[in-house]
Amino acid sequence: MALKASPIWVCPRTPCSDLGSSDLWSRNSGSAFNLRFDLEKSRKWECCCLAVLAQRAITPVEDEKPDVSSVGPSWGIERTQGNESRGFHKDLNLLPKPLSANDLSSCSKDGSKVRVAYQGLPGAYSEAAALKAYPKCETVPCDQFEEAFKAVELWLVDKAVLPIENSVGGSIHRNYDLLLRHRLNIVGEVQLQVNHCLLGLPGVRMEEIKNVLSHPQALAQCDVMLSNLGVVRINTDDTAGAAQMVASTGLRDTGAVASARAAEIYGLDVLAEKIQDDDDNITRFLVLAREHIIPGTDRPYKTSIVFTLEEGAGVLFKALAVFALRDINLTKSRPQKQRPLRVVDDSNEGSAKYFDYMFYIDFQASMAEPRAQYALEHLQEFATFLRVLGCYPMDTVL
Ligand SMILES: O=C(O)C(=O)C[C@]1(C(=O)O)C=C[C@@H](O)C=C1
Repeated sequence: MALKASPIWVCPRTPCSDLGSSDLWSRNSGSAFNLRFDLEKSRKWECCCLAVLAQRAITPVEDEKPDVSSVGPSWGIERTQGNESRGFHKDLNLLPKPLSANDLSSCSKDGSKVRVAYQGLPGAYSEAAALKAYPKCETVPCDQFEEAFKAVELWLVDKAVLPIENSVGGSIHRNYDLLLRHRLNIVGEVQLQVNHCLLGLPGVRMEEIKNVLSHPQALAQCDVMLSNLGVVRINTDDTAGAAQMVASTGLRDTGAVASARAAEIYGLDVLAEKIQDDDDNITRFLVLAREHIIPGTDRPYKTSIVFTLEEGAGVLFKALAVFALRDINLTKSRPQKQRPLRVVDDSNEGSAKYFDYMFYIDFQASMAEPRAQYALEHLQEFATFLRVLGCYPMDTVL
């Protein structure tokens, strides 16, 4: 004998993956009810469909058509006579699919559903970094770094991947500033081997090149080669943008420093490869997201923080000692003179703060480790400002 569920209100919307019970939705095709719905499970899955309010779990095995005569305000469920269900009078598949918890945390392991913003055009190194982090992601080009931050904040994309430092050129100051101005979390890092090429229009010879366009970091990374060529350097927003400009202007005396992939995309010739001064030209990118990740200890983690100190002799020594005492390796530390800088503080509102020096530190430990927690507690005793920018798995594969 089947238990009767009454009243049962069901979500008016199309199949909700969170429910885990496609049976619940079988009525969409007009077939019989088969409600094997487990209220406990629905709580666990935290379904976003508010409408699922089954008062009892039922298992009508033999009787596949529970009594729906008392179904409440109907969202497409027709009141029926007796046990007869005539199904929906509307095709509920046409209704928009509700966002589920899965959609919000957005992703399968390979990143197939993730939208990732980066600064530049297709073929930029930042795009390659995004694809390294999420091989099947949808990459979303942005004009400037700040647009990539905003795209995440406005939920237009799930993540942003932005360069933060290069082994030759050093820190990318703009992104350090933006990290403070915005409230995104660092959830990952990507180390990318950057091999620059000199690109030109098809058929052009290297000797014909008089001007070279590229991102200032890329031009700086190829200083020796460009000095030897004696060319005029012209800054662009990104390397792929430089390649696109060469292609679209059609200037035979103008080249671009960019990737081999950019050459392919914009139909240019590679005039010279690996033109960077240092063979080991590595750029480190940060992956930013609205939510932070739960730190683990299953693999090497890094934590990035920023803090300020009172003026005074020995205070920086004291600050660094909180890590040294606990045998925590610093992978990067960077003082930056800032005055003034608008910082988003813990109240989550932008407020003007006037700091002399901001100290950025990356240390090799997870916030899940007591030694990291104690170190920060210790630092907090005398830091005038402290923010954890993120704790994330280290990228150990080049
Ligand atoms: O212009 C690009 O292709 C970028 O991705 C930017 C950028 C940078 O900002 O450092 C990234 C990697 C290279 O170091 C050169 C340029």
